Amino acid sequence: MLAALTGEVRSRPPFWLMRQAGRYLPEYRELRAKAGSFLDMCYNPDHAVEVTLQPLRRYDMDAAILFSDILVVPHALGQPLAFLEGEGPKLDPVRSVDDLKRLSRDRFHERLEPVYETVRRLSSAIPAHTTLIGFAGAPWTIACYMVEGAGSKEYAHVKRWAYGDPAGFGALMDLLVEVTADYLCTQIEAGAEVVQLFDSWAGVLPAGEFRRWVIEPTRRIVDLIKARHPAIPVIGFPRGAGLSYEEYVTGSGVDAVGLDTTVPVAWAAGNLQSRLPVQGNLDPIMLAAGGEALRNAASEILETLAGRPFVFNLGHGVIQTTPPEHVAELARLIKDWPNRG
Ligand SMILES: Cc1c2[nH]c(c1CCC(=O)O)Cc1[nH]c(c(CCC(=O)O)c1C)Cc1[nH]c(c(CCC(=O)O)c1C)Cc1[nH]c(c(C)c1CCC(=O)O)C2
Repeated sequence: MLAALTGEVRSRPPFWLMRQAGRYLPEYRELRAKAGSFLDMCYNPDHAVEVTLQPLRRYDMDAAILFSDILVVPHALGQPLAFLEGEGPKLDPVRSVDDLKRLSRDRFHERLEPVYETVRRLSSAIPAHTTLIGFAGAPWTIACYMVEGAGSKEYAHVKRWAYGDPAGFGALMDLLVEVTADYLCTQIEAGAEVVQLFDSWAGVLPAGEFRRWVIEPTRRIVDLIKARHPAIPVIGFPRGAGLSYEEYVTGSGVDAVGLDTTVPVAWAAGNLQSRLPVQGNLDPIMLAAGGEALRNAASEILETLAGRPFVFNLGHGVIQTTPPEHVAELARLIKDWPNRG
């Protein structure tokens, strides 16, 4: 994984899967039923370590991703957060400069200490050949949840604030840039070897706003991380960026880029992979569907991207209804690459 991210090509590419830990695994559901809420699990290092290790035991991925959630950052800033069963996350929305007064950095690291403890334990608990990935949400995506107070179809509140009062919204984004860089650096100091920035809602912005609220904040975070940890690779995942992927790759400073499911791999090979390692982008529903379609789709990605620096992954997270055997088949296919059949 580290070799691929620094530009090396080996006989087969490394792989891991976004949301490789989670509800598609019976052992996850069993622990989750005992542990209480999802957030309790994130803040309990015993549980978070165990859940991180579960997919590695089955599939021996080349990387482990810290088990946590992107929304622990607003939570640690003092914004109330709950995950309601079947409804996703709910936060008390912040929608004005006045609302920002309810946030505070004072207890930020103290509240995130269980996450750092999980990373410290994982760095000795995972196998030596497995790379430990830390992560955070990128500022735009975190702001989406903080301002909407939940997932959304239109993102109208956050966009209206960003477009209508860029200085006020910029104050929230500045805060998120600083705490996110600091959070990722502390994960690195605890043992994370790579960090990924999830910008799940990057794709809802027009190009100029994308530059301002996706590329620029990402660039500032990368600069802050590089000042403290120049050798740690940063993967950016601007989901849905479309044609703006190119500008993201040249302008954000990330070391590698995650491709969402809709990016044509031949286009990515010519326009992005010529500049930096790429990661992706099997459709998670293809993994859930399985069979011939899965084998063909995975093979096409490998044939197109595996000859240059590449990390195999999905184009978004594993979905809950994915049969675990399909993940086993995919893992075999990648590990046997390029000697199929
Ligand atoms: C947007 C976002 C979130 N969280 C995350 C993102 C960015 C990636 C993406 O776009 O999916 C990132 C995330 N969430 C989780 C991880 C753990 C590491 C991994 O295995 O990838 C990571 C990296 C665990 C999780 N995060 C969540 C679960 C399910 C919790 C449970 O009920 O057990 C897990 C395993 C919950 C979550 N967390 C979030 C939502 C919208 C939801 C609810 C949706 C759902 O119920 O599936 C916010």
